[in-house]
Amino acid sequence: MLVGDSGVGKTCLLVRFKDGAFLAGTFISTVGIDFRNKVLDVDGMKVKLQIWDTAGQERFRSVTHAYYRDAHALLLLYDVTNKASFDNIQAWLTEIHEYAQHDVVLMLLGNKVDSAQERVVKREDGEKLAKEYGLPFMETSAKMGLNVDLAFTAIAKELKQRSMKSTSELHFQLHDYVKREGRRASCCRP
Ligand SMILES: Nc1nc2c(ncn2[C@@H]2O[C@H](COP(=O)(O)OP(=O)(O)OP(=O)(O)O)[C@@H](O)[C@H]2O)c(=O)[nH]1
Repeated sequence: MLVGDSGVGKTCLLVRFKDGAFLAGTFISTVGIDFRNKVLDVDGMKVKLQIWDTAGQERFRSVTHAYYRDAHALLLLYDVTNKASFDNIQAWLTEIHEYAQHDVVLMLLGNKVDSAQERVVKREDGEKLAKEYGLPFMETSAKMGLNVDLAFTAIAKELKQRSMKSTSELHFQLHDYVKREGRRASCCRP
């Protein structure tokens, strides 16, 4: 499930992952909730991801709350060009702790890193916040496709392995994977 403030790029991230395209132009805010499926090949096994795209707008919050409980993984997004969306991450985490399963897979993503001129949230700030909460972290660009497949693949790998092994061992592996693979992507760093 994709969560985060309105306009951070949740729908665009999903469309980029699903169709390899970027929705340029007018911003059409999600109403309520929507979903798309994508089948991934993870180490020789087919993993079907059902990805729920939520509305970031406050007025739909009660709709989204109902879906947290059934989510196996959450991608929590902020927009690196929007400080408020970053400041709201703590409120999102409070909500997640209240409504989601205690062992939900959670990853923090700073989106829109292609907009280097407009950036107001430094990469280090995202890293620091993620570290504080023990979350894997990546910067992404739905526009350029940076780290999009990687984020979803990391989640799929984690979920696949969780279904087969113990949770504690895998939590470490997800961090490790994201750190290692995320370092390779450097195209949009200022
Ligand atoms: N430059 C840039 N713009 C982006 C990126 N991702 C999304 N956008 C733009 O940000 C705006 C919002 O994108 P959406 O994906 O609709 O945002 P959302 O988080 O789904 O918003 P809600 O549905 O209201 O919760 C659109 O105008 C997109 O074109 C990105 O990676 N880079």
